Amino acid sequence: MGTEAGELPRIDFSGVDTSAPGTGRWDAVSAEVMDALATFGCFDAHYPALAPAQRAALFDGAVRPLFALPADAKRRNHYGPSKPLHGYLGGLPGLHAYESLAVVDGPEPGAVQAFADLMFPAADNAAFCEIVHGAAARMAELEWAVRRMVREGLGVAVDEAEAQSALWHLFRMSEYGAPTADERATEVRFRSHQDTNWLSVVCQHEVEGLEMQARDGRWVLVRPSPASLVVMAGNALRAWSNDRVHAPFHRISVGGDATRYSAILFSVPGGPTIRAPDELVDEAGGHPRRFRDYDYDEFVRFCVSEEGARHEDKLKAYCGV
Ligand SMILES: O=C(O)CCC(=O)C(=O)O
Ligand SMILES: [Fe+2]
Repeated sequence: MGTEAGELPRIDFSGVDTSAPGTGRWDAVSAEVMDALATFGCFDAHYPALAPAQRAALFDGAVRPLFALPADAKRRNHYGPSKPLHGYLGGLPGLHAYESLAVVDGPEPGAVQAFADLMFPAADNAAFCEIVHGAAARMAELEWAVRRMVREGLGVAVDEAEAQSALWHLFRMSEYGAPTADERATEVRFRSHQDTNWLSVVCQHEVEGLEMQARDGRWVLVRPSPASLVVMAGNALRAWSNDRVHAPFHRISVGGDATRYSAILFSVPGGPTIRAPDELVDEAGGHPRRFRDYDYDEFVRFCVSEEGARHEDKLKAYCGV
């Protein structure tokens, strides 16, 4: 199906203080967030707290220099065989002209420092750390606010300590090569998928490529803008919400002749089991339990297995009731 531009719900976060829930425009924005996540599963957030200059510094001062490093330097970013998707990805089958580098706990200064020391040993990497950590932290503030709005919107009591300890963040920076001479004018670089995690916050820089699928199957191209981020739900949030939140399919297509870069903050469940809280299960009210409890890591392994590859809706195939 063809791709159209500009139909994603847009939500203005400029009047939302992420450190003061319930104040200012919080409640009004919260209602828009719930509506967008229930219908589209995603929205375009106008979020000037990640300033356009800070975003430009992230891509020009950190992301581009990272990908310019030799492959063996980038391969130092790994977390061992049990965590194959946590570090450097490149040269993978089915992911032509795609590379990415990920920092576990990216919003924490120490994690970014350790990553910088690995990538640029014996260099002054203070500016790099400041830029990467600063951007990841601003994106994490938005993720935290949206996560809290969802819990409030669904009427599930917020236990902040529990909510924080149950999640961690992965900050992934990605590079997508423009189509080569022997490819078509537009190439899908990252095939259609749903994210497995809780929420994903995507920062596109100048070159478009992210396409979101609406419920009716149409593909919607999300034009990058210097003050907006795309927020989308993954299958863990979908399962936890007992299917009230939609986890949208999305893909990355490249055209033109410019390399595309993005930075994504994923919130990832830390505890093993994903289970919708009892408040969200209501047989009589038309909300019976839609998914069996499942182990997050086992589901991720299922998604990348041969069996998983056969199913479009992997969550339903894995643990649908
Ligand atoms: O690069 C992007 O804009 C998003 C990539 C993506 O969907 C992912 O890494 O899961
Ligand atoms: Fe994704």
